[in-house]
Amino acid sequence: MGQKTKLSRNRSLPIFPAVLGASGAAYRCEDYRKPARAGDDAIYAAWLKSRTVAQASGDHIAPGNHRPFNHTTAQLAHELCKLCFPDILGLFFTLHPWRTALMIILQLIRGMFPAFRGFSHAVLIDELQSMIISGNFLWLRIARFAATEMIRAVLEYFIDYLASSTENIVHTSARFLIEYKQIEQRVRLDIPTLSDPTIRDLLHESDLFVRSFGGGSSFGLFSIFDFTRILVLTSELASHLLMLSSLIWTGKHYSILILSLLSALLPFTISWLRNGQAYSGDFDNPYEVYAIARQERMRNLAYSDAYRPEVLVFGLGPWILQSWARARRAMIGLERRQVADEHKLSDQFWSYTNSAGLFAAMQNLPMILLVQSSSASLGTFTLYRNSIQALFLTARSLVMTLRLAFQGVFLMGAFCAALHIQPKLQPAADKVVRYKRSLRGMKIELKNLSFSYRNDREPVLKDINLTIEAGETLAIVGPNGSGKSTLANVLLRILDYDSGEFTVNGVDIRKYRPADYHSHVTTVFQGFSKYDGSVKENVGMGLIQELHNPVALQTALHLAGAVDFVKALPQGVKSKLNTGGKASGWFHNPPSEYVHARHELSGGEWQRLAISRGFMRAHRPEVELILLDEPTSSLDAHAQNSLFDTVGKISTLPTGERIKTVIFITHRLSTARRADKIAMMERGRIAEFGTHDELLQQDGSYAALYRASV
Ligand SMILES: Nc1ncnc2c1ncn2[C@@H]1O[C@H](COP(=O)(O)OP(=O)(O)OP(=O)(O)O)[C@@H](O)[C@H]1O
Repeated sequence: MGQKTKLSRNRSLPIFPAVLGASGAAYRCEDYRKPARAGDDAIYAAWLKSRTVAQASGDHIAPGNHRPFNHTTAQLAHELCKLCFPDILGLFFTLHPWRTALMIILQLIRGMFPAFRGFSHAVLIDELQSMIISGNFLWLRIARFAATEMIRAVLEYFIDYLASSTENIVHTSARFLIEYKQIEQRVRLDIPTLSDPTIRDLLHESDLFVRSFGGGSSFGLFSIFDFTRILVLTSELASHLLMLSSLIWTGKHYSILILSLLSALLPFTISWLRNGQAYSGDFDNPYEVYAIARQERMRNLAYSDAYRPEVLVFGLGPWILQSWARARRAMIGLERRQVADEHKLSDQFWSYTNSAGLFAAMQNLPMILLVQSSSASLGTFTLYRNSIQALFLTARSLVMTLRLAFQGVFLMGAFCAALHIQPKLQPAADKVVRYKRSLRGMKIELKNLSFSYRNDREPVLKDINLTIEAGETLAIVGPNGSGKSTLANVLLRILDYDSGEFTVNGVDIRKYRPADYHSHVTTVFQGFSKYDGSVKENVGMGLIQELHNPVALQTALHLAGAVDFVKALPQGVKSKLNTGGKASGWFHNPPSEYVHARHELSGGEWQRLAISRGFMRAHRPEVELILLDEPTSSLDAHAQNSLFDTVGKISTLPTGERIKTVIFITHRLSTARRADKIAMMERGRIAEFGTHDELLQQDGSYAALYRASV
């Protein structure tokens, strides 16, 4: 379904024409099916290398931490800029071509304002000086100068306003687009891809990049829009330099200019060098990373309502508090160490703040030389002095911005690389086969199939050999932890397998697009989700295109035996439900009015809603497999029988012909005997396989379990 989703036209957001309008086709969800470009791998490789070079030990730095500035990282940053910048800028240009161009031009013009302002003031001072010396005050001339000044100020204000509003519009739509891309990137990734630790780190840094769009350099991050600040600062620096060189234009005076520049840049250079060498505000050793993670985990345990019952029952409060305090103290220790480092630096003689007076005095030296060797006016001196100071401050801001930008480039690299991650379960475009329907249910064959969650662990599924004929009903039973749910997830194509064969209707499952395959199955998970929303949403999520179809909703509720309790709720299917966990959209706990407006359900009622969700699509002809993982664990015996009767009816034509394959996992062996075949799992293997009677005759584990249960 995700692949077919298109963004609907949204008329209330006129600032996103290219994204949401007719020409926005370029941003449809199916975009990600485009083949990977050659550069995509290079972006990922450069990003990955930047994380390794940052640590001498060869370990990776924690996501979000600063890369040191050295030759290798500079080269990698350069490569990432080359590969990503055209794409990112291209995105903005696609949104607002002329506004983006205007934004860049206006930023360049904006940067020239300070130098022009200084020049204009200098002319005014000279004029006043000559009037004071001559004693001849021409009010008309003064008025003309005042008017010119005012026009300049109004013009500056207007350009400033235009630049800010243009930037604002581009920024708002760019932020929308970037967030849109982030969500698009996330919903298309499957579980095996998301469980790869490197991919998780990549997505973490990609998220930091997206967060940096939230407003300037929030969270201490560099926003892509700070790149426009680099433009302003560069043009400001250039205009000051131009101004200074026009003041001192002979060869002799150039040596004064160079002396001036050196004296202006000296404090900043020393401060930067020392900062660069002595202080890095990162937490990048494993212990620090562990402390941060533990602190967050404990905070989450303390805040989240989802854990509250177990926290209370098991008396976890003191332990959470102690663990959080230990991790927090460790963090405070680290922060203090960093602050101490900063203070040590600021005590240094060469530190900029304490020696500003000395450097200011040094900057006067070239001016004295200038006075001696020219007939400069008072305005010229003022302009010269101000330009030197401004040059120093601008250069300082520019280098600080560039240092931040340097880190921002790696986050941008992560974002670009994340856009092109190929989901692990997605077959290569040239290998894709469309789902082959059997019309009598799904035929599934597993041969020597093995699976482990981690390569370094013992397989959870070992040498599974299983054939389920089209239209058959299979019960999977076995002790806790024997691998039943894992097998279900492999069958549902949520997890991949490591070795062996898995065919569906005679076709290798790896050739089907997961989304295509999923449109032919329905399921009820053992750990089903409770959605923070209404009954209607909780059920309708099973077939989202029928969410607003009351007949489809009522049928699904009826099949799951959920009609009566839903009717009893004050707003029926529109009643909002209390999930018990942290409701989305609230940072800590939602306000009490919000909670009280929601309705509590029992465990069995929630399970019936999960079953209704599965039934939203179960009866549809294209659905060929119904897989139920412990669907009746919270239901009474009567409800359990009625559920399996319903599944039987849905999967059989009135003529008695089977049209759907049914697999269910259960601990209740009285239910299992209803199936055509039973697979008894033990320690990741299918230990016994056959009909109920055959297994009883074998007198093995199943027979023992059955005897114990009756
Ligand atoms: N996401 C996971 N990551 C790592 N290991 C897992 C994961 N899920 C399950 N396991 C491990 O796989 C093994 C099989 O778990 P599984 O949930 O498949 O068993 P089960 O037979 O369904 O158990 P139960 O009857 O309790 O539901 C267990 O040892 C479990 O610890």
